Amino acid sequence: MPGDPRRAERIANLLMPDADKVSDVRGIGAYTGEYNGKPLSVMASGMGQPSLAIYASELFMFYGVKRIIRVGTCGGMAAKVKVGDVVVAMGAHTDSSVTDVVPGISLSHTASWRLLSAAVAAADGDMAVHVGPVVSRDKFYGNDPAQVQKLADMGTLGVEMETAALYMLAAQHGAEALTVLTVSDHLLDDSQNMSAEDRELRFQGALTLAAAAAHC
Ligand SMILES: O=P(O)(O)O[C@H]1O[C@H](CO)[C@@H](O)[C@H]1O
Ligand SMILES: O=c1cc[nH]c(=O)[nH]1
Repeated sequence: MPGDPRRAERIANLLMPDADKVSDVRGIGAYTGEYNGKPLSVMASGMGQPSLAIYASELFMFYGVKRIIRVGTCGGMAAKVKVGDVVVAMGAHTDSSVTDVVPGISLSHTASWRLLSAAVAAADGDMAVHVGPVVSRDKFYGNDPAQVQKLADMGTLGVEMETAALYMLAAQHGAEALTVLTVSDHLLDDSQNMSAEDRELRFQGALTLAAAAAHC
């Protein structure tokens, strides 16, 4: 489940050239087929936690989905994270109220250990893979630089816009979830930022890890 519908189409074509397109509502193509002899579906979430929450909730509640793996992009935050690296989100901080489902408690939004360990095990030595927390924001623009620095100082690897809601929903529905991200730009150093085309095309490393986790 990438954010971008065009990335979803590319992923489906790569993993399941014979997949059926089973929905195209709102331009979110959904592809269902088999990968390595087992059922797999690929569809986008759109951008942001409210959008992802609609699709993920319906997949868990009405379609019997047990696992969702997000294959997304993020902005790098930690200095050690470089553009083009892969980030596996062990947990997700958030500024969103979408995930406030237990009154009075700030929940920890965490990945499925089974999926996370299978993804990390699939990384080959040539791949720069970082495992740790990300932050899922409701706003793309207008990050406070002091807050960005504090989050980076606390080991936050990257910023994106969906994972906390995905992990919360998986917990709510007794399902499993994981996010694997390609670093498309860096908040503390914008000199290597990817072009819009590269954001759409450079996901092979993240996809390799996600595909290994899909049927672990
Ligand atoms: O590339 P995707 O998966 O869409 O992820 C990131 O890109 C979008 C913002 O440009 C947000 O959805 C953010 O989470
Ligand atoms: O949400 C996102 C995704 C990529 N890069 C960012 O800076 N933010």
